[in-house]
Amino acid sequence: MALRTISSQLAAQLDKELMGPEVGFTLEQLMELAGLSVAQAVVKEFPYSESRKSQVLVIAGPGNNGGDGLVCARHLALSGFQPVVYYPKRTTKTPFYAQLVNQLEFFKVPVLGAGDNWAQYLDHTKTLCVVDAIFGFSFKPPVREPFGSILEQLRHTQHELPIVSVDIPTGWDVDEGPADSDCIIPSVLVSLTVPKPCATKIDTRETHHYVGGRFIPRDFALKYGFEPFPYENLDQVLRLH
Ligand SMILES: NC(=O)C1=CN([C@@H]2O[C@H](COP(=O)(O)OP(=O)(O)OC[C@H]3O[C@@H](n4cnc5c(N)ncnc54)[C@H](OP(=O)(O)O)[C@@H]3O)[C@@H](O)[C@H]2O)[C@H](O)CC1
Ligand SMILES: [K+]
Repeated sequence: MALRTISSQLAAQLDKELMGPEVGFTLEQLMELAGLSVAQAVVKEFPYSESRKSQVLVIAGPGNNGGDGLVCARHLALSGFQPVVYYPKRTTKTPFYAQLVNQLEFFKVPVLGAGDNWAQYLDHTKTLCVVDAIFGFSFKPPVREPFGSILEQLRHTQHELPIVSVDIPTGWDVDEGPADSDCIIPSVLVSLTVPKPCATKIDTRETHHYVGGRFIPRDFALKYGFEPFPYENLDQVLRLH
């Protein structure tokens, strides 16, 4: 069956409606569910075991994709993993992001900033995977620094250190897919609410694809032109392929 997708423009409109006056979700609610979904995908792909490494590097960007990453790190800590967050460009637009960082400190999760030696965690003998929560559906190429250099480093380690991308593989055009051969290739993609067109460009032999962000009813999905996804029980993610 063809993959159900919606464009970046429609995804932004869907988000706006969910958080608009009629539906009334808050960003905080949706982000909590989005971050929980990503954590659940990580747990499904790399089950926690006391006898193996459990360090996860979460790289958080300046927008809501980054916020999903901050939430994901907290849920990973709750699940026994040892997340380390690299958050080089902190958002001061709302106090909410600072609260998410406080919560991570409450869980004793290290949050590194610009100038810290984050690259030491790109060591596959110690780190299980990298969560790419840098940019989501509002990314507009070309990538600006410091994120270009970060992506370059991830490209060098991705064959040994798998990347789990949140919603969009960072650096890919949301509607067109990988802009050039220098783009990162995630081992796992967790599309939120519904995949965006770039998800049709993944090679399913190298990237496992999940959908998560389970927060809309059937009629709302149909209004935006896609069939709802058949999640099981209270699962927050569904593996598509
Ligand atoms: N319904 C849902 O599925 C939900 C999804 N969520 C997540 O939210 C993101 C979309 O979040 P948004 O804040 O709109 O945008 P991004 O996080 O993708 O990126 C915005 C920031 O990125 C900067 N940016 C954009 N392009 C570049 C670039 N080329 N180089 C450097 N920086 C860039 C941008 O900066 P500006 O200066 O351009 O403003 C922003 O700071 C979605 O994908 C999901 O992951 C929500 O959690 C809730 C529900
Ligand atoms: K991402």
